[in-house]
Amino acid sequence: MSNQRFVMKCGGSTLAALPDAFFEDLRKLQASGTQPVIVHGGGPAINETLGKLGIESRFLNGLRVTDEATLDVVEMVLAGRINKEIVRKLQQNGARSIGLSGTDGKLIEAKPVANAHEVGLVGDVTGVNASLVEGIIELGYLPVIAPIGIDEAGQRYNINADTAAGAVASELGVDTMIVVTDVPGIMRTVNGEKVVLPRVTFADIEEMIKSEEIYGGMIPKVRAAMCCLHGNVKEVLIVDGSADRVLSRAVTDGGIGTRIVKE
Ligand SMILES: Nc1ncnc2c1ncn2[C@@H]1O[C@H](COP(=O)(O)OP(=O)(O)O)[C@@H](O)[C@H]1O
Ligand SMILES: CC(=O)N[C@@H](CCC(=O)OP(=O)(O)O)C(=O)O
Repeated sequence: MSNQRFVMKCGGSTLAALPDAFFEDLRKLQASGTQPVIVHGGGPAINETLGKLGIESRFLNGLRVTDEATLDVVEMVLAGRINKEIVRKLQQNGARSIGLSGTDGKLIEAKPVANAHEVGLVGDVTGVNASLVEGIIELGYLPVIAPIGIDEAGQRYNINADTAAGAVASELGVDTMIVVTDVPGIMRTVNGEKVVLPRVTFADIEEMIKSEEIYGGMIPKVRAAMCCLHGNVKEVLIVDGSADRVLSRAVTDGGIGTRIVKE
């Protein structure tokens, strides 16, 4: 990895499975002068809490249909529970960290998505307060960001965590975004066997979305990856959070998971 700062998206699918070694690696990276920034999801935990409250979870093209009552739960689970769990884990493993929601310091500014009439209070990112994130890093803390956005009028929005991470990566001007999830990379069936693709291009992605070999939660990841690779981000890696020493391997040689490249 050529630049000392990177953005890492931790998916809700894998958060509970992340071993202590994962957080230890973050401490080591922080101690060696590397500057990780975490943006996290928490879809399964939101579903669980909504279920307990008798609220049905509905998705349209991977985006949660979000009304005010749902958004209360999304914010409570992401900015309250999950964000603080990650901060605690980091601290237990010796990393200094601060958790924020995208509404704090207008970290993530947002506007309604184009199909807001269908999905409700879901946002697209219009701006990222990069100087706030940089200030936290300069103080020696690892920022942990929950993907809630805010607009000029103070309205909150639910933002897909892959989308939010891609926007933060672009705005911070990092070289690398690492997407940590529950599969070892982008997979495809070859001769009846599932294999992990070490490298995929934009053209491969479009073809695999069309053929439905990329579906569901992988779609926002590849879309966010393509979006930030169109800007200054140089590489996006998709890796499995439960793999042994996944972070040190991703950061040192990148020889793990799937690397997304333009061509
Ligand atoms: N081609 C693919 N290769 C690997 N996983 C895929 C692919 N297409 C879709 N997926 C799905 O994407 C999921 C990861 O997305 P998601 O469940 O939203 O995770 P996260 O919470 O980490 O964002 C995988 O568990 C898998 O079911
Ligand atoms: C708009 C939208 O769908 N927001 C997501 C935010 C959390 C998320 O993206 O979590 P994962 O990364 O674990 O999927 C949601 O409500 O589930």
